[in-house]
Amino acid sequence: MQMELHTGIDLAVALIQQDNLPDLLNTATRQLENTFGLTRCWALELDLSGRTLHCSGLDGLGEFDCGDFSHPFAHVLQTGKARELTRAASYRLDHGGFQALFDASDRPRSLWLEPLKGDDGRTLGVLVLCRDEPDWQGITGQPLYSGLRQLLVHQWISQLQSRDQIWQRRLLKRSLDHLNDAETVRTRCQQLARTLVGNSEAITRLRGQIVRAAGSQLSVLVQGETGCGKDVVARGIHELSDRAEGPMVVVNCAAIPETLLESELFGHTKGAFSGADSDKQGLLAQADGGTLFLDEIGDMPMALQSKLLRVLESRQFRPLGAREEQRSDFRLVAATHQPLQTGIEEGRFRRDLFYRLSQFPLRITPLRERPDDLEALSRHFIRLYTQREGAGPMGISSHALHLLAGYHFPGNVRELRNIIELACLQTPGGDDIQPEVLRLNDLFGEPGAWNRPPCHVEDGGAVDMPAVDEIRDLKAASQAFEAAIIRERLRQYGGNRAQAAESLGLPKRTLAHKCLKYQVSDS
Ligand SMILES: Nc1ncnc2c1ncn2[C@@H]1O[C@H](COP(=O)(O)OP(=O)(O)OP(=O)(O)O)[C@@H](O)[C@H]1O
Repeated sequence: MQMELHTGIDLAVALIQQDNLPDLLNTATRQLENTFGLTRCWALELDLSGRTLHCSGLDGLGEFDCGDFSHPFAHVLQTGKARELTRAASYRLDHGGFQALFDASDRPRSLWLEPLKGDDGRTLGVLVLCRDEPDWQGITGQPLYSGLRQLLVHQWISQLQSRDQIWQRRLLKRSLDHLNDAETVRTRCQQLARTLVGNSEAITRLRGQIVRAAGSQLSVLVQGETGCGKDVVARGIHELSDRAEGPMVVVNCAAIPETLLESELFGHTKGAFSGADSDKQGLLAQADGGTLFLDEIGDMPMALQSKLLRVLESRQFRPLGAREEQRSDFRLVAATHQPLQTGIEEGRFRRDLFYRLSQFPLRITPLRERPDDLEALSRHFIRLYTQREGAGPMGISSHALHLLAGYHFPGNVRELRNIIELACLQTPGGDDIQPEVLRLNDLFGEPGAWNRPPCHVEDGGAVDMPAVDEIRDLKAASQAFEAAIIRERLRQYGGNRAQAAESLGLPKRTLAHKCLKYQVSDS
C-alpha cells in the first residue's frame, strides 16, 4: 500500500511537471506502460474541429477521421463507452492507420479502447492500452489506474486551456496590431490628404497605397499622364517613409541632356573628361540615406539603363574617372507619363529594369476620370492662391464647377491649377469664381478656343492667338504661342517627337522639355 502510494505520487508529480500537451501525453502513456506492464499505450488527441483524432508516432498514418467507421475509434467516440478489441477482430479492420498502430504495438492479443472526457463532457481523445493478457478489469479496476487517468484528464484540460489562452492572446495581439496598423494608416492618409487632395475613390485608394509603399523599402514606379500628380506622390512617399529626415534628390531624365545625365547621376573625378576641372559628387551619392526620384524614366538612354540596373542590384557605382566603387543607400521612386510597355516592345526600355523599378507599382487616374475631385482641388488651389497673394477669401460658384466638370483636362491637375489661378486673378476678393473667368482650352484648346482671328505660321498651319492689344503678359503670350506651334507640329507628324523636333530645328530633348513644360501631349 505504502509502495503504491509512493508510485502514485511519483507518477502524479511527473504528469504535473509537463508543460505542453505532447509531453504530457507522452509521459502519461509511458507511465501507464511501465506501471501496468502494457506492451504499448497510445493517447489519441481529438483536434479542435472534433472531426479528426491524431496519434503521434505513426509516420504520417496517425490521422483518424471520426466519421470513418473502418477503424474502431469512431465507434468508441460515438458510443462514449470503453471496449475491448481482440487481436482477431483487429486483423479484420481494413484501416491503414489502425493497422500501423496495431503493428507498432506488436499485434497484442487484446486492446482496451477508452474515450477520455472532461468534467464538462468535452471529449479529449481516446486512450488505447495494449497487452497480451485480456483481463482489463484487473487494471482499470485499480484505484491507481483511475487516479492516474483522472489526473491525465485534468492536466490535459488545463493544457488545452492554456493553449486556448495563448491563442486568445495571440489573436488579441494580432487584432490589436491590426487596429494599430489601421490607425497608423488612417492618420498618415489624413496627413497626405493635405498635399494629395481629393475625395474620389481613386485618390483615397492611392493614398492608402502610398502609405504602404512608404513603409517598405521597395522601388516604386509611379505611372500617370502628365500633370496628374506624380511628383506629389513621390514626395508623399519620401515624407511618410523613415527616410524623411534624409535628402530627396529629384532628377528629370528628360530635361538633362543625354551627354550630361551619366555624370550628373554618377558624379565624376577631376579630369575624367574635358571640362571636368574638379571632382563632382553625383546625384546617386547625394541621395544616400534618402530618396532618389527619377522623373521621366522612360527618357533614360539605354546605355544608362544598364548601369542603373546594376546600381539598383548592388547599391554600388563608380563615378566617371574614379577607380573605387562607391555605395549609396537610397530608395528609388521612378515616374513616367509614357507607357513603358511600348518602350520595351520597341526596344527603347529594358524589360529587366522595368521589373526592378516596379516592385511597388502605383498608377494615378487622370483627372477627367475622377470628377469627384474637382471641387476639393479647386478650393485647395484657391486657398493656395489667396495665401500666396494675400488676396481676400474667395470661393467658386456651382456653375463654374459644373463647367469644369464638362472639361477633359488633358493637362490634368496642373492644368486645373493654372485655370483656377488665372480665374482667381480676375475675381475680386470676397467673391466666387464664375464660369466667365474660367479659361478652359487656353494651352490645349482646339483651334478657335480663343475666338480670335488665326495667326498664320510659316508652314501654313494656323495657330490661334489673342489680339495683340489684348496681351497683358508677354511671357505668358509667347509661351502660349510656342506651345501652340509645338502642338500643331506634333499633330502634323502624328505625334512623332523626333520629326517634329527636326522640323523646328530643336534637339529632341529640348522639345521633350518644352512639351513637359507646356503639357503638350504627343497625340
Ligand atoms: N491630388 C493633388 N492635390 C493637390 N495638388 C496636386 C494634386 N495632383 C497634382 N497637384 C498639383 O498639380 C501640379 C502638377 O503635379 P505634378 O507635378 O505632381 O504632376 P506630374 O504628374 O509629376 O507632372 P509631369 O508629368 O509633368 O511630371 C502641381 O502643382 C501639384 O502640386
